[in-house]
Amino acid sequence: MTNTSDTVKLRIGTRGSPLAMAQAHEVRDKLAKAHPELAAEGAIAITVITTTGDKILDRALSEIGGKGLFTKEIDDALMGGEIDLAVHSMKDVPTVLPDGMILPTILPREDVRDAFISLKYKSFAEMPAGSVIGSASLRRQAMILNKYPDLKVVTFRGNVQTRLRKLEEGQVDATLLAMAGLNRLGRPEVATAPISEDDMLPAVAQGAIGITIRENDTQTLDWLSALNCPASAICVTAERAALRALDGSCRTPIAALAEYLPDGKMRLRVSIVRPDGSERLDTERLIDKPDLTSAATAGTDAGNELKKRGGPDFITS
Ligand SMILES: NCc1[nH]cc(CCC(=O)O)c1CC(=O)O
Repeated sequence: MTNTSDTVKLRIGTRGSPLAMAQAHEVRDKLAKAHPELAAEGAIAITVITTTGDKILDRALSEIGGKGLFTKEIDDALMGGEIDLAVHSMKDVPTVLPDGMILPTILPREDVRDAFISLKYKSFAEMPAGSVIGSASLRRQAMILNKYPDLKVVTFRGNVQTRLRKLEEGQVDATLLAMAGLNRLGRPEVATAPISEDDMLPAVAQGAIGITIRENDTQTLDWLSALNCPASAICVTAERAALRALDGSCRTPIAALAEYLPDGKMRLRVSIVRPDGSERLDTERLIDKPDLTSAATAGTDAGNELKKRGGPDFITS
């Protein structure tokens, strides 16, 4: 047996889901490739941490409530020194980080779109009135009801395998998952078709992976510097600033997407939808010279605009 305390130089914390593990392995491999001192067998350890979101599988996340359902226990392990960095789907990371924690790294972003998955239909447009779509995401539920008021949505959680089984059993006629997750799991064929972001605006930071560390950990910060994707970080910053301004409770469906245009400018789109789909508010910002500062300013501004237009009733309903 190897004496791990001698050989381990860096400890990565992650959730144990297949997607989370794939993301942690991606980070481990990139670090090993960038730094010879981390390339030796066993130099990077991966610690699996179970979060509240992993334990509660029978309810919609919005019903459990609270922020950081997929991050709290990992944050505690990081700040307690049990791990040195944590790999997260940025979609699950609250906009305000715990004291003493920083987010220095965003990996190159994957496909931002949602995937439509059905054994019977090719798209929402083909589905007859009354067809049932399973999703645990309030944003997806609200967006579907907003565009297709004749469809039905039911709460539906589970990993890819569980969802496919439920589709086969006919419990629902279709479900949705992030394309990014399917791609990272090596299962893009599970998607019947990606849904254009014009038809369904993605969740804030969908498809982005972020890495958190302790703010005083200069060694890990140094190792990570090679992994950050500045363009992805700027997009995620704009979207998260909008989310933070909206102060979204889990019950307010919010969607946002920042993307580079061919001319180098950035377009940020933000939407809020009533959970029953009855009303949707959209706004947009064009950022001439996108950087972390201009992205944050534009996101905050867009979020504040929607907050004002929606009023307290919209934001908490
Ligand atoms: N809350 C679960 C979650 N967090 C991140 C992803 C997908 C991967 C990503 O957006 O990076 C998923 C599953 C899904 O929405 O299908």
